Amino acid sequence: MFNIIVKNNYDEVSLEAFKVMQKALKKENPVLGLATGSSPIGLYQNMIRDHKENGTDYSKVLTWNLDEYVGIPRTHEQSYWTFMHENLFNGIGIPDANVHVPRGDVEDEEAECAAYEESMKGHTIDLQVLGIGTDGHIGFNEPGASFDSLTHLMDLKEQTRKDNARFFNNDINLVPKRAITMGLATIMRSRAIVLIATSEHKADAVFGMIRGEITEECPASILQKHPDVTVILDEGAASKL
Ligand SMILES: N[C@@H]1[C@@H](O)[C@H](O)[C@@H](COP(=O)(O)O)O[C@@H]1O
Repeated sequence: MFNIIVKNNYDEVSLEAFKVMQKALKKENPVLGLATGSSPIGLYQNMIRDHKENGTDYSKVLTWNLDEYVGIPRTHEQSYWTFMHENLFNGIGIPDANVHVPRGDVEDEEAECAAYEESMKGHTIDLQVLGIGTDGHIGFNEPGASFDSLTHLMDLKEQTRKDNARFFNNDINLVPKRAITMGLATIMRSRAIVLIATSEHKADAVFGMIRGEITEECPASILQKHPDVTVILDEGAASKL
């Protein structure tokens, strides 16, 4: 079930997402699912400010990230490990032992997928943060990924690699071709989801997710079956609803 909230600009969208996050953080030992991309950066900035100004404690918070590129080391400036440390973890004083990001620099990627899924056993994500790709992907579950998928390897679509080339000197050849991602079934296990999308280039994907047919061709459409999804949009992203 979607709770759709439309705000005027990115700052308001981020603040609204932060309010949802604050509710999740009230739990005793909160478990968060986290996302990369530009969409959640404002939310993360609110969390950092709140930690610094109000002393919100992250020492008991556990996190699992959605995904990671395959073939680049964690130290690479565009790895999602680096992204999360620069945009959130370093600013909230969360111990590294509490955070989980799949490793994309291992020899046996299938074993890494299984180990990542296993690491979540016994934990349920209280709040999963999501963005959405222009092709309707969530995490790195590209169109065609199975609704039953657990953490798995994914070949990235040309469109996604084009979209993400801006982080790789605008050179698509530098964008990794594969990623490890939580599966759609993994994401669906979370208790609640907050999905952030802004600007008109997300409008088609947002329409597909909320009003489109539930189909593996639009991975985000599976969220129509989830009981608790807050979707926070600006006018551009909401323009086709
Ligand atoms: N794997 C990430 C997704 O988790 C993210 O939601 C998407 C949208 O990114 P952005 O928020 O920058 O538009 O991009 C990447 O491909």
